Amino acid sequence: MLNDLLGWGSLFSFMSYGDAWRIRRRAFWQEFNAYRTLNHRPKQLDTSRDLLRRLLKEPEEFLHHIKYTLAAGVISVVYGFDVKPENDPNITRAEKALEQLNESAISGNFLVDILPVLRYVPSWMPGAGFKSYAKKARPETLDMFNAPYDEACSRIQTGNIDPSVISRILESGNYTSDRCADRDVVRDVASAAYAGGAETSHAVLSTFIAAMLLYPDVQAKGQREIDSYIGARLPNFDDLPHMPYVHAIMLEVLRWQAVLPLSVAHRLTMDDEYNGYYLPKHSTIFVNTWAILRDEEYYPDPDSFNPGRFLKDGKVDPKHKDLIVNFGYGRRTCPGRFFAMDSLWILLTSMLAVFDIKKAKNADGQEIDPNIQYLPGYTRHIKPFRCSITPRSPEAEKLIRDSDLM
Ligand code: HEM
Repeated sequence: MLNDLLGWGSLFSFMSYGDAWRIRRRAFWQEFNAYRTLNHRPKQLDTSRDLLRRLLKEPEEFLHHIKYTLAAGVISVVYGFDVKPENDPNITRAEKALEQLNESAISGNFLVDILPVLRYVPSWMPGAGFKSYAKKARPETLDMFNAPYDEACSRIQTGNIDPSVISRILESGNYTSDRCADRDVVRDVASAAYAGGAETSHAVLSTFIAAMLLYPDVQAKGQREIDSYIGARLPNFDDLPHMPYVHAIMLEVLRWQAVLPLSVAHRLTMDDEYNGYYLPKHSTIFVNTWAILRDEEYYPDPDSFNPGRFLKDGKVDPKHKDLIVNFGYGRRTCPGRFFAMDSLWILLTSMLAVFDIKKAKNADGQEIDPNIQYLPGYTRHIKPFRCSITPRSPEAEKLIRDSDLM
């Protein structure tokens, strides 16, 4: 359903292992490996400052601003242009397409995933409702891939664009925009970065807000570390190695509510055996990341939010540094993980530095106890909830206001 009928087949995350996947993965990795990811930090820093200003202005819309700013940030890195401050069509259409992806990625939601032969039945037949769903959804998916790419290409022609992932790939000379097959590679790399990056990171950051709300002591400890190391300025990437507790907060957010609890399904390319179970070729395998990250042997009292579990002798325990299972397995491991960790770190550290996250109050001034729940779906998204986000001091407010002068 996902690949063939909804049009997600050109996203290399969903491609079978083979040449088409390899070419795209290699081109992607050239832009997002640990070293090249450093190039993206200035834009990630801009995104973090943009989010602070938005939260200052409309704190009650925090979920929207997190989502919008992250999407805008990825577009700027990948395609090289700035979106409109609100209601940008690139973001609106991507949100819609990603919502549909989340619905249809749950195995069993559509009968055609279980009985592929159904794709040949006429659309009027009972059970063929997936066809009208696909008819509507497919153009939206394809638009999400094509429209920002086409816009970036026409801006490249006029020079009205920043250097970006796609401009660098095109300049590398390995792919040229006038060769159709190459055009597809560059477009697919860009859309994989957008689909992978915007969707997952905002889910993690929303969970961060919920965790700070539920665990005020953790929030205060993180803020003390920031205050003592950074003092009266906004964080930047040079600070990253110097604040182990804040780093551990990020790792605990990733562990506590795994954003892809069943990772991304893999298909066996040959017969296999696991713990005495025979697994035939072509079986679909889901890895239970959720359970791995709640294994009491490694994470005692796994339901509680405890960043301290990642520290050893006052430093981040190297064995946990990138919490790799969150990012998948084997040769398909998430190639955007370095970018993702940088992005999450600068965003959550900046928020902690200047804002207090507290319980919201009702009309009578009484605090509302947070009711944190998650929506069903393949990616774990939080249900909208209320909280109060206020500057920690007049100085903090000034830092935020002045941040667009830098
Ligand atoms: C916290 C954020 C993120 C999490 C938890 C995450 C997690 C994952 C997981 C579990 C997979 C599947 C791996 C597998 O099949 O074993 C994956 C694949 C992928 N991710 Fe991420 N990801 C995140 C952020 C990002 C970002 C920011 C990007 C882009 C810049 C990205 C791009 C991709 C791509 C392109 C794939 C497909 C790889 C392939 O099939 O070869 N991800 N990610």
